[in-house]
Amino acid sequence: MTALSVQGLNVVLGGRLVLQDVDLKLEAGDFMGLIGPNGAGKTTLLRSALGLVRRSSGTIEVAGAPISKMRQRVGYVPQRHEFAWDFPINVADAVLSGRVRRVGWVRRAGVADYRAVNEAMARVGMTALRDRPVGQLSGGQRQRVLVARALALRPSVLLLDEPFTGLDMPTQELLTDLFTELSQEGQAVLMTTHDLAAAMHTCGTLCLVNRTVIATGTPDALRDAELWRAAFGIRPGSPLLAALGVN
Ligand SMILES: Nc1ncnc2c1ncn2[C@@H]1O[C@H](COP(=O)(O)OP(=O)(O)OP(=O)(O)O)[C@@H](O)[C@H]1O
Repeated sequence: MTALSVQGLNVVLGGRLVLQDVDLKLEAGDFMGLIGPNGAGKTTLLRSALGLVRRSSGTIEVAGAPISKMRQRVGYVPQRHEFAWDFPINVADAVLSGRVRRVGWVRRAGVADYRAVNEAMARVGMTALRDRPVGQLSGGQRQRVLVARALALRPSVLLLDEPFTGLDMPTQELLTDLFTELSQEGQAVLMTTHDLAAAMHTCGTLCLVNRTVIATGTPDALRDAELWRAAFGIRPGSPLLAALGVN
């Protein structure tokens, strides 16, 4: 099943064309890395898939229906600094806050909501810390809370915005394993990252973007240096290309 379909997306921000004719498709179980330089439009693309960005043109569908009707089916893990960690709530309540788009601000959370929250916390290994104020968590624990918060929605597609930034190797490995497992269970995962080597290693597909999609394919299919130069504007013979094993 197609979890996310973006077609002919154009986005103008501050008078500039930030995304141009973007096409992207994620099937259930895909783990796609969204790769591109700073300012390429990766976050804008994720926010568009959340229905938060005004489109100049193009369509976005989640599980076969327009995004306007499917916002509650998109799980979003923002960059860690975007969450208000000084807000006086504990882990369980932070995860529950991810259900707001389903629960609404008016209705009280019910049994299904608490079940989803408990499952999501267990999934990321945070059950034992459920009563801990979020302000007291380490960076890795915070990242796991954000993932649980997105999973609590039981999303059709999980969007991850640079989830590894500032995390140590064991935590990166733990999260990579979690994202891989989720995709193997059928969860569609779209992740932006600047860790190109890790993306080459772990993602089933990569999408190279720089305002528009330069190329999409398996890491093996993207070993043409020209594609990476087009995406990143780097010089021929750059050590980055060698490090990535592209030629
Ligand atoms: N609200 C806004 N108003 C005007 N311009 C914006 C706005 N948000 C983003 N932009 C611009 O859109 C472009 C794409 O930004 P975006 O954050 O999507 O890039 P990115 O690929 O996620 O970058 P990074 O890797 O640095 O996070 C940038 O040039 C940015 O300055």
